[in-house]
Amino acid sequence: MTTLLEVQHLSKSFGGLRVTDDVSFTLSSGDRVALIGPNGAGKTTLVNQLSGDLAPSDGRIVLAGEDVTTASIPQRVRGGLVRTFQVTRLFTSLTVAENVALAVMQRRGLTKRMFSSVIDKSDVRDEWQGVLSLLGIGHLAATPVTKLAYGQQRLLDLAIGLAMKPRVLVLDEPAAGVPHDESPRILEAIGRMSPEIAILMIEHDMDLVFKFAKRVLVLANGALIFEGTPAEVKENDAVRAAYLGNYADARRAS
Ligand SMILES: Nc1ncnc2c1ncn2[C@@H]1O[C@H](COP(=O)(O)OP(=O)(O)OP(=O)(O)O)[C@@H](O)[C@H]1O
Repeated sequence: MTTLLEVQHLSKSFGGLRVTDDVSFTLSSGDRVALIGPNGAGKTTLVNQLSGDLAPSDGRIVLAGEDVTTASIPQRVRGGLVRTFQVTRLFTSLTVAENVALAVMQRRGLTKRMFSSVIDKSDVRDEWQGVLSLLGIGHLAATPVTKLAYGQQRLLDLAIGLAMKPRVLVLDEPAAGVPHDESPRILEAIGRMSPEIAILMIEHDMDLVFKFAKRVLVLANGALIFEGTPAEVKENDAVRAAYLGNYADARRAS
């Protein structure tokens, strides 16, 4: 397996508050890794550093052997490091196909001014059609974003991420806001993605996490306190104390 992402001693402080603290891990092609931790643990702050939305205070981020710690967001995307957001950032005045076509064009360095002339260009169309049908939402291509159910919007977020041709895809709570009985659709869509892609998923829905992940990273107070298989994570006392106690109690009560 090829190592795609190396996160080395990554730290971020806001004033005196250390929000990520000496975090190190690696992702290889084909990885399906979940990052969990209580509210305020620093998960989003960590992802923002990976994507380039936030500069680390310390540490290094290496993407396919290249140090991208200070690289811009577009440089990282071009290198194959792509993230989705906890809250959707869709163009609401456009259709599903147009949103994905824009991502294709952005990746290819085409400007929005050329949008109307290239959306139907066969190679651009092949790409957005391919991504939509892979995720099972090809029938929604002509639907305006405003007419989508929230779960469908989250599937469109995934489609936009895939249109960037990621080698490493970071999913920030892909099922946030989706009714619990619809979250299997999100998982199914993720399951259809190329096995070559390394996926890091932040998620609070533990059913989803344990179905998705082969490996789980646990963050508490900014530091990685445990890394292991879902079974190991469920059994670990420190993890239960920091986070999973509530989950286990809720499951027992239901
Ligand atoms: N720009 C900022 N300035 C100061 N403090 C911040 C900033 N961004 C985040 N924090 C603080 O960092 C801590 C971690 O926040 P973060 O959003 O990364 O946690 P999280 O694990 O993603 O939480 P959640 O699960 O609720 O999304 C919180 O205490 C938050 O208030």
